[in-house]
Amino acid sequence: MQICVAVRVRPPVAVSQEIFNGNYWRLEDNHISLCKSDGTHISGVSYAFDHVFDESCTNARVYELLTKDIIHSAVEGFNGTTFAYGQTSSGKTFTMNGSETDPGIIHRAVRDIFNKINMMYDREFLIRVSYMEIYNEEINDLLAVEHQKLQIHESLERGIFVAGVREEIVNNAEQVLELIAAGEVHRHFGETNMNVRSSRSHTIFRMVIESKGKDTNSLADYSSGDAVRVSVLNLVDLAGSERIAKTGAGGVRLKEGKHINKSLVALGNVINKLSDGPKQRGHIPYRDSKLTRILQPALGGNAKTSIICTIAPEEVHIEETKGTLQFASQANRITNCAQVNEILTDAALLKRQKLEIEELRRKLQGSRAEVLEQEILKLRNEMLKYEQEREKLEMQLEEERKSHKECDQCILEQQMRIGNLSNLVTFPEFDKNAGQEQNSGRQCSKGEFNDSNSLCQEDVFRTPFFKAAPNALVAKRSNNSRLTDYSPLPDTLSNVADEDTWLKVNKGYIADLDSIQMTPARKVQSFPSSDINDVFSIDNHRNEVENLKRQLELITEEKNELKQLLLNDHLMEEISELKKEALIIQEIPQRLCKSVANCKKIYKDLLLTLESFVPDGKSSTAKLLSSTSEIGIRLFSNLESHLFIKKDGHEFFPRNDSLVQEHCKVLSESLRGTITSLVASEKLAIQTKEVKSAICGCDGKDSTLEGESSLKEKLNYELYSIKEKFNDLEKKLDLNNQLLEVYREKYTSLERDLQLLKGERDSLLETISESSQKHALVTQSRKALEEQIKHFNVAFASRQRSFTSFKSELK
Ligand SMILES: Nc1ncnc2c1ncn2[C@@H]1O[C@H](COP(=O)(O)OP(=O)(O)OP(=O)(O)O)[C@@H](O)[C@H]1O
Repeated sequence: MQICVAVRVRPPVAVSQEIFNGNYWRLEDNHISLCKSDGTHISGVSYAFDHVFDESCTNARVYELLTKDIIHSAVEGFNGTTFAYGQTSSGKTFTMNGSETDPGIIHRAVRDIFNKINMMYDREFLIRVSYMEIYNEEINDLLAVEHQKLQIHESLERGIFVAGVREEIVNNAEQVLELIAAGEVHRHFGETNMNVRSSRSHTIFRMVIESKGKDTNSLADYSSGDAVRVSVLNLVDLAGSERIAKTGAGGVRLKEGKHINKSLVALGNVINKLSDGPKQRGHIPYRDSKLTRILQPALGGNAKTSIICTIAPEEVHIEETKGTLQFASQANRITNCAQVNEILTDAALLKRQKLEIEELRRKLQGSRAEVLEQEILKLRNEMLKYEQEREKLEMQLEEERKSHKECDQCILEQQMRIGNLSNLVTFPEFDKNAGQEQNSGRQCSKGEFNDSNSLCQEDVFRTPFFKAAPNALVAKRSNNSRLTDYSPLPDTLSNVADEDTWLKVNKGYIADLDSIQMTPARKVQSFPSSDINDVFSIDNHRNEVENLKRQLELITEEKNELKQLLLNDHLMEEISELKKEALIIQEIPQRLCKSVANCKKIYKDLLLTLESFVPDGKSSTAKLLSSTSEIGIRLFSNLESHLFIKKDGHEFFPRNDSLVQEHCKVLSESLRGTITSLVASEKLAIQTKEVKSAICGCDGKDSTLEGESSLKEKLNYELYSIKEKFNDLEKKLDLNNQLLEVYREKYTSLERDLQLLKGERDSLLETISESSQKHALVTQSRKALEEQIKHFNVAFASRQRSFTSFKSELK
């Protein structure tokens, strides 16, 4: 069918009344021709159109004759386009928009559409409107000013469309007219010499009309093939072509005028090409301008189109009117191929909306599919994050476990050292058990240990005053056995027969995390679970992860502190110093023993010498020697018993020094008694000698008496040297007592250090125990968390399945 073209002559405007010299254009029926001033026709300038409207014609009539059919067709599913074309100030806007007393085509079309729709009881409609302008070859949305410079796209389903333009769904004419009024505010107008309110842009008011039969209201009906009619109605008010000389445009107006003319030339070219007929058409330059691109369906395509060519009656505009009429004449020859647009796909908004409404209804009925889908997506993201966090946590745990093992190893070594030290300085305990140990031969029984490398070989420090506890290793092993306090031994190993072997293999400690490591943490198991709350407890998981992380950080800090503490060289230095002191102390009694042995030897030599001078064992001198010898032997025996030396000479056993002093007193008394008796016997001998000399009258130069005198001198000398030796021994005893005092002080100091070390060790053990407990808690939490993850995964999988089945149901 051909494009419907009408010519409308506007009344002469007031400005031009003065220059209006009568009618040059004669209108007869649907013909318009140019006449001379005398009324004669000018040949060649006569045109015939579908309608020719004179200046008295109203918009109502124009609409009725030119546009109404197109509007009605649009309601029935045909695309329709009506546009006004003409020079500036010829009445295009007046025709399209009208006035208050005579509404224009758009206004009438809108009302007519809704009237028509309201009369079509068998169909339901969905109408959406948009309003845009092409200003300086840019498309702007008049209903949404922020939408500027929109682009034209084309698709199979929607055809040619402006992307991003706002489309308002409307229910009545008033709503549409309000939107148009709002859009008019943003439209570009400008004053020129030709028109005080000249349109500076092409405006396109578009209505998309979708309809379907009212009985097809179910989803099943759509799928059975009932179509939705979708038609597009364009009501276009073009900007007017203008001669710059006439409009006097400059600056912005000049630029606008150029764009307007350029696009109108492109429109003319398209019309010109299309007027050649289908066979001669060739390439149609629709893409030369945005105007022709948007109007493409209306020009030679699937649309019913009508063109109103407005002309100005004034003589001065004859040339422009001629051009308009030529344009109209060409357009009049264009044939379109209009057909009802029936759409079976989801492209129809009405159909989409119907589906959406159905979906919403279903959602409202409780399926909440979209909500669930969003939740699933959200959960999936959360799960991903959680997985990453868990991986990080696992790495931290692995590091923590390593450091824990190192720390335990270190603690074990320190414990061994502390144990050795404790055994070294447990003097009082040993003193109580000394007799028992002596009775048992001071040897370790085979049952207690049989390791040749053990510490029980009593030669670790070689200190006579200290004896390493024979059950040192047993005690150590016992300590290791008690490691359960801070080192969680597996239950299965608590009954291990060969604990040494186990200790060697496991270095004294097996963390429970070893077993955790074997756990397939990421394996999703198909536990039957329908607790949907688990799915939504991701926040709890995160909180737990955070808690675990915090706990791990705390444990890591504690471990670091422990490591620093345990690896502190201070302890080692203390032990080293104690060893040195022990060695020094070790040398003192050795020297003492040597001195006593030397003294004893000298004493014996002396006695032998004296005895050689006294052959007669019954004499008083012999008795004196015997007594002195007895005293000396007892003295050395006491000293030796005080300084007990083992057979191998490596260990000393101190006795109570008060007892020694007592013995010394007794010996001193005994020695004094002997000396007193010797002195008394000497006096007696002198008196006897004096009595004899008085009786015999001798001068005392008897050879026998001389011999006794020299013997006495010798004895006196020997006695004096014994006294000297005795004094030396007493001095050495004092020295020994002083050394013992010094040693006692040192022992007290060592005991203090030991107590400190013990306290330190206890605190370390407590810390380790706490750390182990925390470790166990972390492990437990981690296991619980893994369980929750499993449940979560199961629930998630279940939800996914239900969602998949829901989607398939939807399809
Ligand atoms: N048929 C008509 N009856 C009465 N007045 C009219 C008619 N046509 C146009 N006019 C008046 O003529 C003047 C110019 O008309 P209009 O603005 O519609 O021209 P236009 O073609 O849209 O111009 P432009 O291209 O510059 O926008 C207006 O004042 C308008 O009211």
